[in-house]
Amino acid sequence: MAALSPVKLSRLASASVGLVVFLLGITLSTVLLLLDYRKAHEEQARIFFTEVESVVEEFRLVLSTLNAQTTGRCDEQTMIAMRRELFLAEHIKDIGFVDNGQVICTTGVGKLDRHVEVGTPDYIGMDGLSVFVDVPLTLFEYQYSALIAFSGDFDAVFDLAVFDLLPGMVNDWEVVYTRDEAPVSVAGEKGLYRGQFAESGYRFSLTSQYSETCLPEYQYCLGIQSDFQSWLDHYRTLYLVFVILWFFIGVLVAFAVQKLIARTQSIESKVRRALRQRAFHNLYQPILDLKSGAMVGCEALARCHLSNEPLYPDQFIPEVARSGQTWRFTKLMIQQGLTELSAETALPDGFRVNFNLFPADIAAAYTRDFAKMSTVANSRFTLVLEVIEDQQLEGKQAQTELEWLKAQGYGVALDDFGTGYSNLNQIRDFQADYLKIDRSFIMDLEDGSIKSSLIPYIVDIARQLNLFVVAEGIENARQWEALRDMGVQYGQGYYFGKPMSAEALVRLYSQQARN
Ligand SMILES: Nc1nc2c(ncn2[C@@H]2O[C@@H]3COP(=O)(O)O[C@H]4[C@@H](O)[C@H](n5cnc6c(=O)[nH]c(N)nc65)O[C@@H]4COP(=O)(O)O[C@H]3[C@H]2O)c(=O)[nH]1
Repeated sequence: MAALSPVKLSRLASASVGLVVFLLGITLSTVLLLLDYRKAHEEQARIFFTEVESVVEEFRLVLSTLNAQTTGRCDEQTMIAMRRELFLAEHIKDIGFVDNGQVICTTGVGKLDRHVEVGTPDYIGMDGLSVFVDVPLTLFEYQYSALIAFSGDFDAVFDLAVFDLLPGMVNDWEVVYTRDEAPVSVAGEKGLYRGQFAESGYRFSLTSQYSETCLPEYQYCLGIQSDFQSWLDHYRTLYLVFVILWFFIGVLVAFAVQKLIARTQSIESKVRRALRQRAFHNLYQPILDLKSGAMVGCEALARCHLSNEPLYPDQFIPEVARSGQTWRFTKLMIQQGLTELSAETALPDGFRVNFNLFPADIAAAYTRDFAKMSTVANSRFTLVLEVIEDQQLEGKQAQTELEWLKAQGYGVALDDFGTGYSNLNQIRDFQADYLKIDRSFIMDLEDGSIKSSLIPYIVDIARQLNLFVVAEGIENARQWEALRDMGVQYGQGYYFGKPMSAEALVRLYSQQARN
């Protein structure tokens, strides 16, 4: 499979991060909505349960209060007591007086013309109440399904339809009495209660959307089935908003990641990283005496080994200059270069090693630091410092610094001579030791280009100023011979060797020394 380009890779990475954010967002929203659903169900169960509890409590209280005051007859006093309790009750719909297993009078109708047989209860609760469930009753024209509880001389009637009016989601529910083995359905949807969780407290299952809870002291339990679909319908719009929102957040994150990757991949940030990680090393290009063909020295040229992607000097050198870390960088290169070359015993004492300096560092007098570096102080090589022609070197301070460097015994070479800012006065003021003719003069030498025709004049000026001339970029034997014949003393170029490792340089040097 063909390797993906860095641009495609960064797009893929940012799209993946965006997708992950989108999916995580959707998952989070789903979880939040499910938690909300669960909360809504629990709230529903709580309302039902409180209602059931207060109904049971009310039955117990009303019947015990009336039984405590009974006259044993359905007289005026009994009727007043019954009506007062009915008035105060919240859930009870009717109260009856019972004599000899027959209902004699009720709060709704008064004395009954036809007494009603009480019959056998569906169950007798723990609180002693005899309970009849799902009894069809008619009060005036209103027909309803009732729950009737008996105790002593009284019964109380509760309209089960009240439960249906409770607020909340569309639910099925069932209240059961669970004293005996088989639970007796008291109200609600028959058979809904499962008895799964029994008395272990409130339990809710998200998968079945069912919950159970019990009132242990009265043996009543409640099962609630909520409706996931109706809840989903309720949240559909909100959910859609979440999906759109997270989609946009995902896209934004993808863009942000792409920008971040682009920034970390920029030359600026790579150079900053390389400086932090000291990810620079030197390669060395041989410098030859053009007459004898002997290697007399080398130029140290910086390379970056930060990543697999190569970063070339024409990319990182301007960036180092922009970053203001030029002196830190130069010290790093000199330190690394001299440490490496010093270990090569095959190289003779006095071997010339050229390092490139930034004009700004000379102008700012950072070079005073140079002699203090232990690798420099203890070096057995002749160090030559290359500087390009630059306006910054015209000032008094820069001149003083260059003189100081020369006074310390370091050679000074004027690099890339003939390009950009050229000023013959500067060469004089500079009092450099070497003048390096830029590669662009050498390139078309064989074709007799105008630029190359200037070389003899440059050599002449250099001779008058006592400067050695070094030709850069010699790529073939004809250029070598022509330059030598013009009086150029030194040269470097691919013809003699491309920038190479210290070992390769030493190998080349030893090979030449043998021949
Ligand atoms: N086509 C061709 N090219 C040749 C030939 N011979 C040498 N070169 C290239 O010409 C450049 C010579 O270095 P420079 O003029 O000092 O120019 C250097 C120098 O100005 C700067 N530089 C490199 N290393 C450092 C450093 O450590 N410090 C500073 N301040 N500048 C550096 O970057 C420039 C470019 O360096 P490089 O890419 O290494 O490019 C090197 C070298 O590889 C040849 O025969 N043909």
